[in-house]
Amino acid sequence: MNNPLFYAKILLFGEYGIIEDSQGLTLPYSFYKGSLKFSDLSTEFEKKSNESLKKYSDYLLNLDVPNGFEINVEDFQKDIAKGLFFESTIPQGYGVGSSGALVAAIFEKYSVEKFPAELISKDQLKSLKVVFGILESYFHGKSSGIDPLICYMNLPILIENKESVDKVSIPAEHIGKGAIFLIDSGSVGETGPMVQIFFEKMKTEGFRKTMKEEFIRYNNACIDAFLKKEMTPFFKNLKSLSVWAYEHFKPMIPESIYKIWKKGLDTNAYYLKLCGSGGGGYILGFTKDYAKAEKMLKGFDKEVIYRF
Ligand SMILES: Nc1ncnc2c1ncn2[C@@H]1O[C@H](COP(=O)(O)OP(=O)(O)O)[C@@H](O)[C@H]1O
Ligand SMILES: C[C@@](O)(CCOP(=O)(O)O)CC(=O)O
Repeated sequence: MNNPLFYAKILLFGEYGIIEDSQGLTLPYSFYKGSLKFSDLSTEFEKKSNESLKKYSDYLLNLDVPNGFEINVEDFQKDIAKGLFFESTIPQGYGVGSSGALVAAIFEKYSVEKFPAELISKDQLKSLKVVFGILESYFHGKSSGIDPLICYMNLPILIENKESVDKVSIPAEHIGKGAIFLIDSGSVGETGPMVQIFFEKMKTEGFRKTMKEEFIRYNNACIDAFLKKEMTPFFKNLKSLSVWAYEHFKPMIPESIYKIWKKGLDTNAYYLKLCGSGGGGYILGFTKDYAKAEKMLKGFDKEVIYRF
């Protein structure tokens, strides 16, 4: 039996801001994917994945989920005993949603009631986000639920505020000189501790003020300009966002990336920002001239995710 594929995701804008009610924009990233499968668990990966599903299923057994969104944990555990695992190329701890894809896959297969993605209303999206938040919190503490949601829907999602999300269409790709790309920082990051650092910073009034008045303003302006394809205000706000993060999100920027982050700001050849919670994993880059940025970033592993 073939199970559906679930893709990685990229939170293009909104990291940390969405905790504080900013907008966010997230896209499926089909380069990496995962699917639930059965095997004889002969490889290390399969064995480890199966064991991790077993632990997760024990957590689900005692979990209260809102009415109408129950999961058939008994069937899930029977399948785990028969060799179920999550075959996935999505790197773990890289900010591209490996646990989100897993949660979406499990919900799709084992939810008692079925919710075909193409029939989901805006109200149902809201409820599903809450359910997915509860299901995913096992993996890294409090979760907004947005990762499993985007993965489940397999569509770009605009986070309008804390409560409200909607499907959104992003401008069609066009093979020009510009690009959005990922840079591999070379190390794994962990969402939990990074979010903790953020909340520590939020205890300071000065940080709260600049977060609200500057970060969120640049973040929302980037989303707005990107969706309207207005590249001049887009890059202006991206630069402000990148400068702001260089000053205020230092602990979230992997050390291997500091120098090139600053180089982008000094030369205006490209701008970097966090991709999810940071601390490791991928960093996002934006440039009007990828050929030039690529040369300046020699030695770093990069993947282009969108051309314009
Ligand atoms: N293929 C897989 N099989 C089983 N569990 C997985 C798999 N991929 C991810 N996970 C679970 O998701 C966790 C990683 O999630 P998380 O720390 O939120 O990072 P990410 O940013 O990649 O989502 C892993 O520790 C593991 O428990
Ligand atoms: C940092 C945060 O705002 C974005 C999620 O980060 P990540 O994609 O799980 O690394 C946390 C959250 O809102 O759940």
